[in-house]
Amino acid sequence: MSLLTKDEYMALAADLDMPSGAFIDGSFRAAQSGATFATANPATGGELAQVAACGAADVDFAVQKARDAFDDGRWSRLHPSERKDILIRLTKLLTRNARELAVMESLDSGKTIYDCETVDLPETIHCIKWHAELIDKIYDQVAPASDDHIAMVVREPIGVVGLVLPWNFPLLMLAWKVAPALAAGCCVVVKPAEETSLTALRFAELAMEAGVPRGVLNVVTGSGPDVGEPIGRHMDIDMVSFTGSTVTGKRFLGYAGESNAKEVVLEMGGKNPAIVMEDAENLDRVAQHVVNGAFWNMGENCSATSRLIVHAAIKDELMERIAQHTRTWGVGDPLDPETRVGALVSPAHFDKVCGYLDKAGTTLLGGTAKDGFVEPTVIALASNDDPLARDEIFGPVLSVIEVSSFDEAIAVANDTDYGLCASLFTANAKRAIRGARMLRAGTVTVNSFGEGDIATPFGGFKQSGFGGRDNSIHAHDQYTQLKTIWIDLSDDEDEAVD
Ligand SMILES: NC(=O)C1=CN([C@@H]2O[C@H](COP(=O)(O)OP(=O)(O)OC[C@H]3O[C@@H](n4cnc5c(N)ncnc54)[C@H](O)[C@@H]3O)[C@@H](O)[C@H]2O)C=CC1
Ligand code: BAL
Repeated sequence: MSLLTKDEYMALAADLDMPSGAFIDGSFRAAQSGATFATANPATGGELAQVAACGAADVDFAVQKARDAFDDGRWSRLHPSERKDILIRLTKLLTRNARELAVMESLDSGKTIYDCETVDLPETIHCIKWHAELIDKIYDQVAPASDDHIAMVVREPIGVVGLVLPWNFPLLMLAWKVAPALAAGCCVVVKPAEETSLTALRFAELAMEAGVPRGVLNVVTGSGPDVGEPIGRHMDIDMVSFTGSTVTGKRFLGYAGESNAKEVVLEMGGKNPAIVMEDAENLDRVAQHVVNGAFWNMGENCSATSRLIVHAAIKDELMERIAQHTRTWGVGDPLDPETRVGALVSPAHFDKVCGYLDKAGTTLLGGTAKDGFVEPTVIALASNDDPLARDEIFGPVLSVIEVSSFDEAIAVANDTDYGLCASLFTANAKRAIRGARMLRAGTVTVNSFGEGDIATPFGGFKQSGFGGRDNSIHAHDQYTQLKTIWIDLSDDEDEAVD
């Protein structure tokens, strides 16, 4: 789809119909308390809509509706190909409404319309399609057993699941979780981040239009303590899948332990290194990958390259090229299709990022921050112990650490509490493979930046992840549980049972 002009996007934005109530049991509803909160455009501060400020009573109601839907089998017991057809219909409705959703996403999150149109919407749709296509192609297993028995190992949907979402990719993270959950036959209670509730609500409405039965996909809006915690502690939710900060992710382990020992899958923060060795080829291309990794989505990305670990022998040349490419990343109005760096998601998050800029040592590039916008910034660090090298900043800030050997580079890269992603740039094949094995991260890219794609599992080592993976066929493991069915086939009914 070709992009529109800024004026055309602004006209679309002015005409958007914003959803407001929570979406429970197939319709929009006010919070039971009647409370609402404002969701604002981070680029202007202007209010976009009032959203239902739900609480524990609304979570209870949504869980009860999801449980009813799960138990009567209106979704879980549909023929797999029927579930597939409904989700494929959803992808068609999403495609038809992609432009409206892209504009809504950009307005609510500060993300650039360029990214919303070229990445978030296409990947959201592709993710739903990929998991839908899988539904009627997964087989169960028969285990080795004696001739007198058959031992079946089947996967069953885990039941009612809570999906607690972040604000950095509101629709795409919804898709990463809701697509395999619905594909598996689960019923879901989604809690979008309070900064970015709008597209999840519109998504739920389109899912209903596509034929997802009422009660199967519920969206409960509100704050972490008011909605996230009741989901985490709910006695009738079987599993929670969360993406967000490590601090909040760990809380879900506590909630589960103090309630019904529900299963918990956590996709948390990262402090992702890019190692560039002295033998890396095509430093201009390396620089493009590093700049893209660091500044794409304003650095509000769990897999963002936030530490550049560079060999001293090529540092000056690489930094020159990084500077050239960074200058092409224009900061500005997210609805201008030329903009590559939009607004940070909220004033609170802007203040957090600025706090790190204030503490920064030697700023090599950028450093300007104003009214919610932060210029792509590169900072030289003397040591990997600096808070800028240890904390997840989640802004367009790249720290640079110089090293003088391969082993030192790997040691610095692994010297972090996180372990989500890492990249390694080298022309030496043995080093590439050895390095990929030595790096303690869930995804290692060699001579590129990225997260793999929908077909590869995504999740972290150490404090970046817990309990499972998003994406790929492995995502289904989160939303299903194994059952053994052991059947006696012996025909001698008189034989003693021992
Ligand atoms: N891994 C990732 O993709 C993300 C990482 N972050 C990191 O987290 C930092 C803080 O951002 P936040 O929005 O505050 O992240 P957060 O982790 O607190 O929020 C993520 C989700 O958890 C919910 N939540 C918050 N507090 C909760 C609680 N006490 N109980 C249950 N649910 C709760 C939120 O409402 C939201 O839906 C960012 O600066 C960034 O470093 C934030 C968003 C995404
Ligand atoms: N990059 C997608 C996953 C995340 O940021 O949470």
